[in-house]
Amino acid sequence: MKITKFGGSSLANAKQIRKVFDIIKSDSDRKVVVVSAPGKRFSSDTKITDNLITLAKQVQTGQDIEETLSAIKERYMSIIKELDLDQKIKDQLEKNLKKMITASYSSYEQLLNAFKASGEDNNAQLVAAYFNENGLPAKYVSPEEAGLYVCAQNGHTRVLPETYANLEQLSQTQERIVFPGFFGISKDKQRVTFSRGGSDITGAILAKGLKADLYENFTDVDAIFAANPQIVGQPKKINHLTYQEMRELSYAGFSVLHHEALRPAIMADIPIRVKNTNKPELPGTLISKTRSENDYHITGIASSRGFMSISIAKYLMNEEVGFGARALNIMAEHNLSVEHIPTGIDEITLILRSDQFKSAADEKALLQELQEKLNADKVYQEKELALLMIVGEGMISTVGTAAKAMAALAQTGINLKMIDQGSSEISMLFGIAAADESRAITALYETFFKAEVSVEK
Ligand SMILES: Nc1ncnc2c1ncn2[C@@H]1O[C@H](COP(=O)(O)OP(=O)(O)O)[C@@H](O)[C@H]1O
Ligand SMILES: N[C@@H](CC(=O)OP(=O)(O)O)C(=O)O
Repeated sequence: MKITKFGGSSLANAKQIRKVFDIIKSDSDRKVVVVSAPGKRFSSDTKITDNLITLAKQVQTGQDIEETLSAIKERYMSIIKELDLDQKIKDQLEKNLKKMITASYSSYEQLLNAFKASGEDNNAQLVAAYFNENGLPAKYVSPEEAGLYVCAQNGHTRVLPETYANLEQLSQTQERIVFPGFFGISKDKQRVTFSRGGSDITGAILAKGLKADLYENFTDVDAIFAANPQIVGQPKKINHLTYQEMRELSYAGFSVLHHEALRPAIMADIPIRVKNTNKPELPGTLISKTRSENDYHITGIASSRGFMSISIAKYLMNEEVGFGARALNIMAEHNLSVEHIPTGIDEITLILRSDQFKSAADEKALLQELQEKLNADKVYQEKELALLMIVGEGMISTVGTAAKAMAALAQTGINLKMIDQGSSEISMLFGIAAADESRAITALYETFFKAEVSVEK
């Protein structure tokens, strides 16, 4: 049995939904379909999820909602019209939207979650109606009905363990199941969304709960590429990569698959195949526990912006017992998550996401506190950083990857602000100025993929 997830680009209009229908109909193993909300139809278009976020803000601040609400309704209604669906689904979605707007919410967070979740929830009902009207028996199943429980902790939504046993019951369903991605329900029966792109996580949770043989993730690219295709023109396709390689690459910027979607798949050892809805005949990319060797010792090069560093310098820091722990304690007291910690003998650097700070005043207060409480010689920050990550299981057995990467970056005139190699040795991380991101990715791609093997696989 397969769990098959379609991203927003695969469900953006009636034409795409017809393709989804054909893909599901062509394989009786495709029992569970996870859907995102309608995404962009063209590059300057707005995703339904973004419209819903705008709508939530307008409701909260008492602004006029007419234009935004009409845009959301219009997206669904034009799809319904083009697919020539029954009046019943039109009435149902209108009723759902009205209920969402008029319901009372105990907090803005609850309202925002309910609004965002409605994007996938309404789409799942629409897709199920289309399947049924075209002779493919389908049942819309909500996270409430299935018992997909989650909890929100420090802004992160996590699945609760009992979910997996609850989901197992779904295997008794005769029809195809159409399940909305992106959200679960809390123990007090409120809808809670995952972070952006989180329908990928729903697909992985269902795959584990239903003990699927394969988790298919349909999107708008032929495969996962060795570098972001928006930065490198026609990058090499990756045929096969390991869970761990994908986990690192998606964390570091390969947005094609959410990095939190890997854990349920790893726990249950369910392979994932990323495929193109527009060319389903192509093999796409397989992600599994192990893979056979390929010609490149690097699998992919990813990058992600939005980081900053805070460096704390103190003479003889290396001899001061508990210095690092005290620095991290202060960060924890400010509820700040630190993602990397490169150190020197007299200096420790904390790398974190910049969007964790609410204001410049909060940042200043933190630096001052670190300086005073740690009795540091100097505390300074650097903003607008990007992290580059080179990933590949082949790095374990290959000498000189760091030297090669650093030479390529130096020749391009890129200043390295930080270097970090994970203990697993399958990834290497470089901190650079965000403005250098594209040039750095291009230079590394040329070095590792163009120079290394002349014949493309
Ligand atoms: N290394 C990569 N390989 C393939 N796609 C990538 C990569 N890095 C970033 N992307 C982007 O991910 C996009 C697909 O992810 P996403 O927009 O979330 O799709 P969906 O709407 O199907 O969920 C692609 O269109 C591509 O621009
Ligand atoms: N619709 C949500 C969840 C999601 O996963 O979407 P997509 O599959 O289009 O990335 C978002 O935009 O974040």
